[in-house]
Amino acid sequence: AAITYELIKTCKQTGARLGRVHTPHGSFDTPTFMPVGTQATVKTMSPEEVKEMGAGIILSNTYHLFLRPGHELIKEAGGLHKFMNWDRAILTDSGGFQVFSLSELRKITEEGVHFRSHLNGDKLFIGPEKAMEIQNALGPDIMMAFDECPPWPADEAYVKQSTERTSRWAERCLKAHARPDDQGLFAIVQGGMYPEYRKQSAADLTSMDFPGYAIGGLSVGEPKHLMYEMLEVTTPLLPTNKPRYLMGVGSPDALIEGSMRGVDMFDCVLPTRIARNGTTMTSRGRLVIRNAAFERDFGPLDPACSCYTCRNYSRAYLRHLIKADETFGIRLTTYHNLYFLIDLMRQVRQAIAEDRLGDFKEEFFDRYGLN
Ligand SMILES: CC#C[C@H]1NC(N)=Nc2cc3[nH]c(NC)nc3cc21
Ligand SMILES: [Zn+2]
Repeated sequence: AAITYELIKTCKQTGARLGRVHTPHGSFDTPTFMPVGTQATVKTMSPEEVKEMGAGIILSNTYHLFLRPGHELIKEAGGLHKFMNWDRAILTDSGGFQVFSLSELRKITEEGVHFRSHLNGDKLFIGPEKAMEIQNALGPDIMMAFDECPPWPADEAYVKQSTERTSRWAERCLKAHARPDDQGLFAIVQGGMYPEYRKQSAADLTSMDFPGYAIGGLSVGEPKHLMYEMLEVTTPLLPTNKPRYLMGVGSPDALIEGSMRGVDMFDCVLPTRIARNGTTMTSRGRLVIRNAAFERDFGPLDPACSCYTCRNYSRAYLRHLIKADETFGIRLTTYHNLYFLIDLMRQVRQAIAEDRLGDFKEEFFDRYGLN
């Protein structure tokens, strides 16, 4: 099989797991944070820098690459790994969520979704088979099934209908899966904020035996306690010998809380997105580098961080670059933010190994200002 999961141990203090995921482009330890490279680049970072900070897998997007430059072009280039010069693992999202969050939605049918390109208004269509064709051409190690993404909030009847459709679409994705030995296909559990539909979705999808399962429909604007409640309903229904991937999460607290509830993989645009306006995550909480307080602060961004940015530049210099709109400033804050989350997950794995993730959470929350 293209993707296998090795469960190393379960934390005695929480429901967290220590594991390893093996892919055709190398293995990575879990729980893990996946940097997002939506348009075939982790914004402003070189592949060497993403490797240096310790990322074993990055995420890219079917929707964006289908619209531009096109999946056939990338296939001609030798696939996404070759195109972007990244030789470790890649996971691509299937486009369902991006169609709903980016394009002027036209129509959802049993066949798939008809929509207009958010770039030039072209009338386009993606359904399960098309999403599999695109991901087959891009060549990621992990592909996501094409799901119907209900907005939040959505009424119960709508969630029921779309969850059942997502199960039917998952089956169609399995049938359209051309290269199961080279690419793993993860199903996406839906069900909104309704435990009964979460259970139904998990039952439908685990009966089809996928190499991994994503939990979708969360981090869509709901309160965090609701996200955690849905995790508590869903992860116990997923097989223990397969990876669980919580889509679109997240912030440092959510990464720790999600790990405690048995999630193995996370992705989020937060670290790269907030870096662009100079907002950074540090061991002592968020730090907005534009703040006048840092004008003459010649110390490191985060004294507790050993990343390239924190070892070589001061807060005063970073503040100057961001205020001067210098691209190098965004590169330095991006590097640090990504490193911060990747290193956080390293500490989470260490805590699981020592059966003290609950204690680590309290220590981290105290320092970060979350308690
Ligand atoms: C409804 C639904 C759903 C999920 N389906 C797919 N394919 N991708 C996702 C990406 C996400 N990003 C965030 N938050 C930033 N939530 C997400 C949820 C999904
Ligand atoms: Zn740093």
